[in-house]
Amino acid sequence: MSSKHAIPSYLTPPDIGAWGVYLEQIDRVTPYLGSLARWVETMKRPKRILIVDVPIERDDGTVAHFEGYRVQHNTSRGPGKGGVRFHQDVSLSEVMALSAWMTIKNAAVNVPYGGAKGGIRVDPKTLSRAELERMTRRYTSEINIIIGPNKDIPAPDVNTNEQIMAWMMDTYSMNQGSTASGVVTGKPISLGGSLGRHEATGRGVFVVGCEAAGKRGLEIKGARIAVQGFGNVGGVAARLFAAAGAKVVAVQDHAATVVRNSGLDIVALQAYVTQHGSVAGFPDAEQLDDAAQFWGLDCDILVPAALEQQINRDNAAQIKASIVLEGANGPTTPEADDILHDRGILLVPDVIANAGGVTVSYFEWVQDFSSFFWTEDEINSRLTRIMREAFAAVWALAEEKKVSLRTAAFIVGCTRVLQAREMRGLYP
Ligand SMILES: NC(=O)C1=CN([C@@H]2O[C@H](COP(=O)(O)OP(=O)(O)OC[C@H]3O[C@@H](n4cnc5c(N)ncnc54)[C@H](OP(=O)(O)O)[C@@H]3O)[C@@H](O)[C@H]2O)C=CC1
Ligand SMILES: O=C(O)CCC(=O)C(=O)O
Repeated sequence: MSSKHAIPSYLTPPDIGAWGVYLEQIDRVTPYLGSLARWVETMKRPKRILIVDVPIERDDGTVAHFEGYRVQHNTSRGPGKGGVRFHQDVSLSEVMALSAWMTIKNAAVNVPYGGAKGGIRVDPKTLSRAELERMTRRYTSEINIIIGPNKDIPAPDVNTNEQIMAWMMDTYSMNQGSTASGVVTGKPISLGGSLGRHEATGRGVFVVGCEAAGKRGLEIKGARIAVQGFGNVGGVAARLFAAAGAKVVAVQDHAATVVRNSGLDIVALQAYVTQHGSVAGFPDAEQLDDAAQFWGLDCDILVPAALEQQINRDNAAQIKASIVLEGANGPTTPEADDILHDRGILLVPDVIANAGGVTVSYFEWVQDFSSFFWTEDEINSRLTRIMREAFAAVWALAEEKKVSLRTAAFIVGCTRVLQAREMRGLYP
């Protein structure tokens, strides 16, 4: 990614990474913002960045330090909202980009939040459970001053889950002196979590996948699906597609790619991963020697549901799918976006495709405030309605302006954010 953008002074060109991808996306949408374009610089600057040192005592008595971040990109439409990632490659640039995509996403599906994201640069697989708990609690205490049910509400992302959210909620509550369920979402049900949140992101991917397939005249029953990432998002999406009669022909995780032309048994694969930690060695499948071959596999729908910049100029031309559903945040680089677009591949962008998670997080937050909990059917039907409406609105705008679904989603999202910015005004 070139450094043609005016970048914040705390980033240097080699560090731009995902933030550069985001800036490129914002530049593409600026000509469609009319008079609101004068506010677009707002979208290019995170509102608040907190970098924290997270020291923990290891089980062997030594002390380890990890770098943690919480970035509040924008709060024009409400409190910050977005997940927390634990991964060895987490960087400030990445968390900035993820927080900015949250701003666009939350506005695109019209939930009343700004955008935020957090992370710790750590490989959690190298920590014991006790070390993981100490690190999570220390991180929460360090960011305590900027989070809260009305300020910024974290949630799960890569390598974080209900247990991590429970520790975060408990630590924040201890620091406050009273239980504050609404400080995080994606909690265990027993602590005020919402039914359906665990499956929500994958379910949203499935719902928009069905809408996109309908536009392309593709039957889900019998459709061939390839999924990168078999965690919360990819695992649930794969299970729902398989349950609807699709053939999930390939699944890739960090360690291996498993392929079965007649369709993998997803329930058996999930049980295998729970036991072995990876798809590697799953008996009823072939395993690819070269992970890069995954991108050229014969399929109708490709679901990148792992990390950023996975679809890039090196593999975009090989993709055989007619539909790409971005379960992950930022999985496609701008160059790859252009290649896919020129090849007539329909790409449903992250800020719509994976918005099911934050939508049910919103339901969870509302339920926590009212201490009144909805049924799973109520949650799933409201989620489905919101996802379908958001997809339809973005589709209609893309047709009207003759732009990609990503540009249309960014127009919807940026317009809502910048209208709020303009209405609130600047303190003179
Ligand atoms: N959780 C949520 O609610 C939401 C998540 N997202 C996005 O979805 C994506 C996945 O998140 P989530 O499912 O929660 O994360 P998880 O930690 O549950 O799962 C991540 C999956 O990606 C795999 N993976 C990691 N690195 C690679 C790699 N280099 N190649 C192939 N596979 C890899 C992991 O494999 P392994 O286990 O082998 O490491 C794992 O299967 C992220 O981009 C996240 O930001 C978006 C919206 C909401
Ligand atoms: O559920 C949430 O609040 C945020 C989920 C998230 O991090 C995302 O959508 O990328």
